[in-house]
Amino acid sequence: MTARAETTAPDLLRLDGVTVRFGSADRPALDSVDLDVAAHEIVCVLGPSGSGKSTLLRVVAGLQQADAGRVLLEGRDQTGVPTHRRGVGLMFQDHQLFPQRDVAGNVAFGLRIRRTARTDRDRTVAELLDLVGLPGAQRRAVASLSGGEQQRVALARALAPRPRLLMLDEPLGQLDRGLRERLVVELRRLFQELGTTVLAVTHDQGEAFALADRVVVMQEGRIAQTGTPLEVWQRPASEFVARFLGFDNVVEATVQGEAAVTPWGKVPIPNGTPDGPCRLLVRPAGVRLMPAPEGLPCRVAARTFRGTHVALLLQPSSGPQLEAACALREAPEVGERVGIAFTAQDVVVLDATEQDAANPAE
Ligand SMILES: Nc1ncnc2c1ncn2[C@@H]1O[C@H](COP(=O)(O)OP(=O)(O)OP(=O)(O)O)[C@@H](O)[C@H]1O
Repeated sequence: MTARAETTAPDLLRLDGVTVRFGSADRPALDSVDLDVAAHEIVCVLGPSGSGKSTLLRVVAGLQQADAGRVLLEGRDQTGVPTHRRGVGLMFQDHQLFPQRDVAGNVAFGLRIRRTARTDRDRTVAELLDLVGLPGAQRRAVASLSGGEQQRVALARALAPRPRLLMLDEPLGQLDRGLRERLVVELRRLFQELGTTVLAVTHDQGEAFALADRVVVMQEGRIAQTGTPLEVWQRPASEFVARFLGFDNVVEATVQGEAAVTPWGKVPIPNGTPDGPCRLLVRPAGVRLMPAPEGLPCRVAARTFRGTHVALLLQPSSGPQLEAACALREAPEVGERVGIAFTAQDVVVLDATEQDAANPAE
C-alpha cells in the first residue's frame, strides 16, 4: 500500500454529528457527536452516569436510531443497516450467556448462525478459549463458572465471528476490583495481539486508562475531551474533566505574568499562559511540602493511605482545603503544621469560560 493510500484510508468508525433525543427530554442524550476510531485502535468512552455512553454504543451497533448525523463503518453510511449486518461484536454489561448451552455452545453461537463448518467452528472455539485463558473448557456448564470465567466466555463469544469492531459496555462491571485489574491488562494484551478495534464504555477511569489507546470523556451528551490517557490525565481540558478524574484542587485565579493570583497566594504557571481570569488546577503531586515556617502555612486535616502514596488533605491559612500527595515515609501526622509550595509543571490552566462544572462525578 502506498503512503498516500494509507493517509486517505477511511477510519474504521466515524460518527458525524450524531444526535439522539429521547421523548421530550430537555437535552439530547447525544448532542451532535463527532468521533473517529482508527483500525486497531482501542478507544474507551468514559463519563458519569447519564452522559450518553451507552447511547453512543447503541447507535453504532444499530440498536438505536440517530435523529441526526451519520455513523460510518469503513467509510460506509450505516443508516438503515440492521445490527447483524454491521459486522460489529457486542458485549454488554449483563453478559447473558445461554445457560442451557455449555461453554463451546456459547462461544460458537455466532459461528453457527453464519453456518460455519463444524471443524472450523471447533477449531475457532478451541483457539479462542486458549486466548481468553480457559483452555479445554468446551464442555463445562456455564453455571459452573466463576464471574470472571463467564466474562471471558462472553468475550470469546463476541470475538468468534471476528467482528471488524468490538464494542464493550462496562465489560468488567460486575466483577470485584482485583479481578478487574487483572482482566483489564489481559484484555489489552489480547486486543493488541488480535489487532481488534475496540470501542468500550466504562465509568471507571482506572479501567479506561489501563485499557485504552485513547479515551473520550463524555459530558451531557457531548465529548468534553479526547486524548491519550496520559494527555487527559496531564492536561484535563476543563474543570468538569478535572473533577471527573478526581482532581479537586481547583480555584479561581488571575494570571499575571509568570504566576497566578489565587486564594492560596501566588502559584507559578506554565510558560506562555495568557494574562487574565481563569480556573486553575493544581495536581496533588504539584503541592510540595516543606518544613514550617517556609511556604504557605497549612494544618494536616486528614491523611489516607493510597497504596503507592499518602493523600494528605491540607487546610491552608488562607483559601480552600487542598490535596497533596507524598511518600509514606515523609507523610506528616494529622494536626501537624507544614508549609507548601507549588510546582508549575503540575499546574493546569483550565477553560475560563466553563459554566457547568458542578460536581460531575456524582
Ligand atoms: N430508552 C430510553 N428512553 C428514554 N431516555 C433514555 C433512554 N436511554 C437513555 N436515556 C437517557 O439518555 C441519557 C443518556 O443515557 P445513557 O444510558 O446513554 O447514559 P450512560 O452514560 O450510559 O449512563 P450509565 O453510566 O448510567 O449507564 C440519560 O439521561 C438517560 O436517562
